[in-house]
Amino acid sequence: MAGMGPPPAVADVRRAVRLALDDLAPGSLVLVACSGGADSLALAAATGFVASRAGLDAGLLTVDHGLQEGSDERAAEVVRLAPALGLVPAEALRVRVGGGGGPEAAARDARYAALSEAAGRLGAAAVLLGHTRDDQAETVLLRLARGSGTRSLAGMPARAGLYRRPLLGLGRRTTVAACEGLGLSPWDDPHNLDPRYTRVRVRERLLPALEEELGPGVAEALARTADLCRDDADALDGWADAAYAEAVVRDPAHDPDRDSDRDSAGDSALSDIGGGAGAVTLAVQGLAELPRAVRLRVLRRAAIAAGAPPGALSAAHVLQADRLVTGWRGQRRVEVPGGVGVVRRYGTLVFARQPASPVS
Ligand SMILES: Nc1ncnc2c1ncn2[C@@H]1O[C@H](COP(=O)(O)OP(=O)(O)OP(=O)(O)O)[C@@H](O)[C@H]1O
Repeated sequence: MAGMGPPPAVADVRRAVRLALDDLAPGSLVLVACSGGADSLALAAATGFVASRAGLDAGLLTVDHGLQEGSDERAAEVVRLAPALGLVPAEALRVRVGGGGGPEAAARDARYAALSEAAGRLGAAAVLLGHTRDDQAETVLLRLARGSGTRSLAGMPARAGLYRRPLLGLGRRTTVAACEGLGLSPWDDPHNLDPRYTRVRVRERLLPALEEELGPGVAEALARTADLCRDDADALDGWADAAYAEAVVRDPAHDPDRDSDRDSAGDSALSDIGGGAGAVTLAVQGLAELPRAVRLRVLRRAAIAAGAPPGALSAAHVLQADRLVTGWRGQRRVEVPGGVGVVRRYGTLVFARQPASPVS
């Protein structure tokens, strides 16, 4: 029986991993973040296989969140399995999960901090995560339901810094089958069935209901939406980068357009509204001509550059700042998070931390 290869699911996972690693120089170290679940276990096995043939070093990291009975023993089991998969070194990372932003977010923050620390310490060129197309679909559905822009609907990227997600094009069914095909028994996290978690309800109830009512292929379609949105978001962000660079006024005091707003306050007010450290000044004229999608991105960027925390800066804040461009009728300072204010003066928008002096 010539050409007897591995089971199709095993081959699919290996192919996906090979593609995700094909730019790494021989001798580079790749680490798999493995919880012991089907997705990351299939990923770990494929990575050990692919790496040895590609001249890469491959290791494994498993995080013990210390949140469930026996989590330390499970982490130790995953570590014990690693050498047989061709993964050396293998480490269990014990983390302390804080309380910020809900239990899921806190566990995730602690996990990524530990993974990044270990990757740095071991000199890894990449850390692989086992997110699949189904995880992507869940993410996109959640974000759609919350009301999101294209960047957010783009879901999880295949690469971000050190992190790579080789399995985004494969369904969970494939990772489960791959484990089966290799005789590996994945660990079933009881949290993955706990309906108190939003993500579990999306996975166990919402997506099956959508498939039931709309027909199969919803997860694939949502993942495709993410890919299309990513292209669009990349294009718009690129345009916004250029527009931002164009709009920034380096030295507001010498801007030739400074007197173009007849309704603005006298010259002396300029020093009161900043131009201090971190302040950002944009010329209004070019902004007004931009498509709204690009202009809102430019305004968002300016607010962040002036010190607004990205996580706290909502679309509503940016829209309010936009009214200073497109609906100008002498408004006062618009407040955005981080104590940053936006004022319109002399044909410019100034984003600054200092409070504006009252305009008479
Ligand atoms: N305990 C763990 N140890 C190591 N890696 C883990 C652990 N938990 C999750 N991961 C990694 O993260 C991937 C996604 O896991 P999961 O979907 O459970 O987490 P998540 O909270 O959705 O992650 P994310 O925050 O990245 O969306 C896994 O495939 C695995 O690569």
